[in-house]
Amino acid sequence: WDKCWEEGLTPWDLGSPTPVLLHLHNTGSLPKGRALLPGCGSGHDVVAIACAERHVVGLDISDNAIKRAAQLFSGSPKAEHFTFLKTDFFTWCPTQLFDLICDYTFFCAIEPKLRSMWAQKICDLLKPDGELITLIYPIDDHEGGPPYKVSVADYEEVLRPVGFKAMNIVDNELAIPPRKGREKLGRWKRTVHQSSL
Ligand SMILES: C[S@@+](CC[C@H](N)C(=O)[O-])C[C@H]1O[C@@H](n2cnc3c(N)ncnc32)[C@H](O)[C@@H]1O
Repeated sequence: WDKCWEEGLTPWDLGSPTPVLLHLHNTGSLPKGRALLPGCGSGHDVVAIACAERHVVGLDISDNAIKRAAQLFSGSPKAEHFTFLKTDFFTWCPTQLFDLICDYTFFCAIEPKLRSMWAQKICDLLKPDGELITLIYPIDDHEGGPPYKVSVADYEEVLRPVGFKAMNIVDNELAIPPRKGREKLGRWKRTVHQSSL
């Protein structure tokens, strides 16, 4: 990943915020408090949803991605409302939990065999009544990756055992044209707490 960022081989990078996340933020539809974006890349989404009521942590394993994010947004008027962190999502143990975790193009970027670990980590990082938002992409039939193909069932398979249920899954009408029809928005909450499973 770091080499991709170093060489500018980042075809996933929109260079601007993800429209549906911006829409959810602008319409007051996102939980306030502390939010986490794992695999945040150059950080546009982190800054887009940061505000006085919501501190957003963007983390990425790539030093070059985090340097780029910091460079792009160091002068942002919202600077006190977000933090960029170079770390591995799977081993990171913060002292405070999150009210919201947004996953966009991170689930599809990791090896499919790591998906159960991804779900367990989301569970560990989110407050019991916190919300997980997933942009489920790319929903298609291609082989290999990254990005690896995904389906709603792939998310359910790993999220259900750790107590999450989809509150809402809809087509993402605001997907950028090349991704339209291959992207859904999923909003998940924990219904059963892990300790009682
Ligand atoms: C496909 S990119 C998506 C970036 C961003 N979400 C976007 O939509 O532009 C996946 C990102 O995940 C990061 N990544 C991969 N494995 C990671 C890990 N274990 N922990 C944190 N970040 C990771 C990569 O460095 C890369 O920036």
